[in-house]
Amino acid sequence: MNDRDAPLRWGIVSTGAIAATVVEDLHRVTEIEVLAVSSRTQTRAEEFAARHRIPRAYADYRLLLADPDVDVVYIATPHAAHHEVAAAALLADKHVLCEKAFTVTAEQARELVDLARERGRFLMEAMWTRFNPLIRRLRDLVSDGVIGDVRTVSADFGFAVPYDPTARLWDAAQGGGALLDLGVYPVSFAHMLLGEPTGIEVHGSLAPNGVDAESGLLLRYPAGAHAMLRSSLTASLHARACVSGTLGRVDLTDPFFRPTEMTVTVHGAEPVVHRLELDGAGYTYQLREVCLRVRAGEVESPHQTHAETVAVLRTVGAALAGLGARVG
Ligand SMILES: NC(=O)C1=CN([C@@H]2O[C@H](COP(=O)(O)OP(=O)(O)OC[C@H]3O[C@@H](n4cnc5c(N)ncnc54)[C@H](OP(=O)(O)O)[C@@H]3O)[C@@H](O)[C@H]2O)C=CC1
Ligand SMILES: O=C1CO[C@H](CO)[C@@H](O)[C@@H]1O
Repeated sequence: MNDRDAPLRWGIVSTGAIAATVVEDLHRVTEIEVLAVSSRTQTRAEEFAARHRIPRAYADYRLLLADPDVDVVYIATPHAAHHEVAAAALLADKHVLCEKAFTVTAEQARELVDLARERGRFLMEAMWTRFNPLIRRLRDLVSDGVIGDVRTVSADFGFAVPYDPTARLWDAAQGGGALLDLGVYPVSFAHMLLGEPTGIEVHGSLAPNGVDAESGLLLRYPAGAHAMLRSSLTASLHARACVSGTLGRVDLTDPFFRPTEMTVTVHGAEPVVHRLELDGAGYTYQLREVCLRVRAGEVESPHQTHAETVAVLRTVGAALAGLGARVG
């Protein structure tokens, strides 16, 4: 086996909920060896390592970054810690996959992108939806003109979480609020199909600590095209999405950010249903993409570009400003 065929060695920063799910998908990908995990305590790192078959456990992410055998770092801390950890990882010459919301502000995202390009390291927001095979097919059929010109996109994601200002989803210090955690999926979906909006209207409410609790967004595009997006931590919403064009429409079942069924209805024809049997929990597609791009020496993925990550956070930031929400 030459170096190009050797598995890429990954380190995971965090022992939280999503890290525990994604680690099992990491184990499913043959190009990956899960080498290390870090926590803020040695005990949690060792427990996670033992539970998920990881040979090295560190009590601080800086120790993981100092491990010369780690090639790629997966960052799964709360959003507010993403910028610090990702910057340190890039400075340690690691490739980085960083959870959504990539950072708390567009400015922070821009800084990371500049750093990755300067260091010649791969960097990507873990917007796993983009790599789901049904979403790839949706993009292809839209660009092939199957549903004509896209005029409107709708997408929602929300569930009721009891208010607790110390919990990750509500805590301002951890980047809490509905838009950064949940709304980032509908916003990214609209950007994927229509690009960055020319204007935004927003209506919603704030939690007692000032983070956004719920909102409806109307993204405006040239010639009347638009997206209607909702996110909520106070009410349960269907997580469905619909893309409507002049010749037909595409419906994605709940949850649209990890679809397993997509219906394409072209005017005058019978609806066509596309189904997907998920590989693992659905994260493997993005993990393979990271390996592919790292091996090719690329700094970004064409399916989730740096520019799009920054633009999505600009839209989220404009919506938060429109709501008067507290950020961080
Ligand atoms: N792609 C997806 O489907 C999902 C993505 N996410 C994203 O993943 C991230 C984490 O979410 P989730 O796993 O639910 O959160 P959790 O609170 O469950 O886990 C976060 C972990 O990060 C570590 N941590 C906490 N605070 C800090 C800090 N200040 N600095 C460094 N590490 C810290 C902790 O691990 P330790 O105590 O060991 O240090 C903690 O367990 C969020 O950005 C979220 O948006 C979340 C769910 C699903
Ligand atoms: O990204 C996410 C996907 O879904 C989860 C809930 O089902 C969210 O909490 C999360 O942040």
